[in-house]
Amino acid sequence: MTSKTPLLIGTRGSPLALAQARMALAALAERDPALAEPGAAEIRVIKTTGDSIQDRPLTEIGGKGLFTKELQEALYAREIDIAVHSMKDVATVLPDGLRIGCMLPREDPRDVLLARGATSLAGLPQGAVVGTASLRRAAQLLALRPDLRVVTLRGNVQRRLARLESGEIDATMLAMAGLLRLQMGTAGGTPLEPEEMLPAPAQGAIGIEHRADDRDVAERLAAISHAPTFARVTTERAFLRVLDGSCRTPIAALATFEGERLRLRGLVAKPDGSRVEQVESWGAAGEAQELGERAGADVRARLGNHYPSGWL
Ligand SMILES: NCc1[nH]cc(CCC(=O)O)c1CC(=O)O
Repeated sequence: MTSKTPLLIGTRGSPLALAQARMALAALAERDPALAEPGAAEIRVIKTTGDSIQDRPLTEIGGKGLFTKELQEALYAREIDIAVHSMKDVATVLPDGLRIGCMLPREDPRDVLLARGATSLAGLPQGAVVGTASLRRAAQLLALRPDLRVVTLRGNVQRRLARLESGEIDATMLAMAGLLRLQMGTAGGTPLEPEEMLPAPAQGAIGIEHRADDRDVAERLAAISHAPTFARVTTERAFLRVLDGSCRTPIAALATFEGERLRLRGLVAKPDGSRVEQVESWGAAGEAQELGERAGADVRARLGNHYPSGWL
């Protein structure tokens, strides 16, 4: 399967995004070694809105797909053939004509706690300042430790670590997957178990998006897609889709395989951590989407008519 024109791979320009784009290319080239030849594939960096605005919380900038919109436009415009995404950043409803053709094997989905002098949430000093821009992390943190002070902290891994180093914040949390892919190990931090800090839906998963009518690319992607990851992420995203009133709602979800069965743990919280609704639900591998939808509907019913508008 050789192609005369290069396969154009779109990605954001952050070190993590570039590492993920290279992983995607490596996976494709493992199946079709011709892609490793010079000129057979090209990684193109596309700047997204989320990359341009670094000084404000994403919830304030508003809108979904801040890290994906420009990549999707480049797909439509045929400037790229595939777009490599952190699935965590991909809106639950895809634009017409685009689809996720593959997911790479998932990395560790947990969050890592990085703190000066503490290795657990319980071990953080009274009133410690925690930097995060994630409503999900902040809400779960405050539910456990209402004494902590959460301040908004965005930016790439290096920037966040520098704030910790300088003493501006006492702790922060990052996705373990990002650290591992940047070859940083756990960066001196401690992974948090899902019981304590449930990850974001799709955390640790890389997805590849393409034009639905591009048969050659669809075939390449289907051949390398990791089915267990696809099922888990499909479950988590279905849960999110049913529940997501806006991106201002803290929502977490993690699906895992326990033998042949899919287990979904999910939660919705108030941003200040004063209420946390949890759900656990099981299903067959073949009904990933139904499992997520069922669990989402279950939580929605419990939250009642006030969700999401009267919830915040
Ligand atoms: N919110 C941005 C983002 N999107 C994906 C990752 C990490 C990689 C992943 O979850 O696959 C991160 C950084 C972080 O949350 O620490």
